[in-house]
Amino acid sequence: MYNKLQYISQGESVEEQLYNIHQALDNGCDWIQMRFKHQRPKKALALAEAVKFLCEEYLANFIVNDDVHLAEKINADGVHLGLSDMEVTEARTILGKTKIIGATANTFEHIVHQVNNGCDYIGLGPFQYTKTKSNLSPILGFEGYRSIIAKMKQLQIEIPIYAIGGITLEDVNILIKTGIHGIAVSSIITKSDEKQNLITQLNEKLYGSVIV
Ligand SMILES: Cc1ncc(COP(=O)(O)OP(=O)(O)O)c(N)n1
Ligand SMILES: Cc1ncsc1CCOP(=O)(O)O
Ligand SMILES: [Mg+2]
Repeated sequence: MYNKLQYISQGESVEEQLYNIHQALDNGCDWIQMRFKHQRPKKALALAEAVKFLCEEYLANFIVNDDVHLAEKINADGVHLGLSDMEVTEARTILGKTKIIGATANTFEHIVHQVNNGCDYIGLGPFQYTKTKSNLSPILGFEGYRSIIAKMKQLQIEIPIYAIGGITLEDVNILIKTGIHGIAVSSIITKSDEKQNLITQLNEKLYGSVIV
């Protein structure tokens, strides 16, 4: 089963991205999504190669945001694809069965679509407002997760759900109670001055007292 905490990278330059990713790994994150949007292919490749090397050293999962061909080129563990990115079916043809393909959903109907296309997990959000992404879909709040996950249970749709969007440490206990599998976060980790403490607390809340 997938780890419950995914760090989505931030940074304006290759150096800043690498620093943030290294910090996340060093302080206990074992799943990195490299999100470095609107970059020249050479820069994205240079960063992806460096992140791949780091993630191997830390035994962490490494997925690439949006760019299936880049993920294939550097043999990453997978990709995350949104509703306006390549379809999961096409990505699966390119990457094969063994790679992780995560897919975005904002509604129950999106989940059905992405699951039918063969994704491995769903990034369901946004939970609440965040500055990290522009053109946000409608905010779900706790009630949005509760009602969508209840519908999934009714129809016996089983797939790990990751909450995303503006999540803080204080939100995690209630989010977990809605039935999500894990969370994908960017700002709280990137901006924290006490990353080790924060990531330990996030993991404790996500896994209960036993961290595997
Ligand atoms: C885990 C996870 N869930 C959702 C997203 C959002 O993907 P997308 O809608 O394609 O937006 P961008 O991140 O590409 O701006 C995600 N990245 N990760
Ligand atoms: C990529 C993405 N998709 C929906 S919200 C979001 C950003 C999550 O980042 P943060 O944890 O900083 O709100
Ligand atoms: Mg995307």
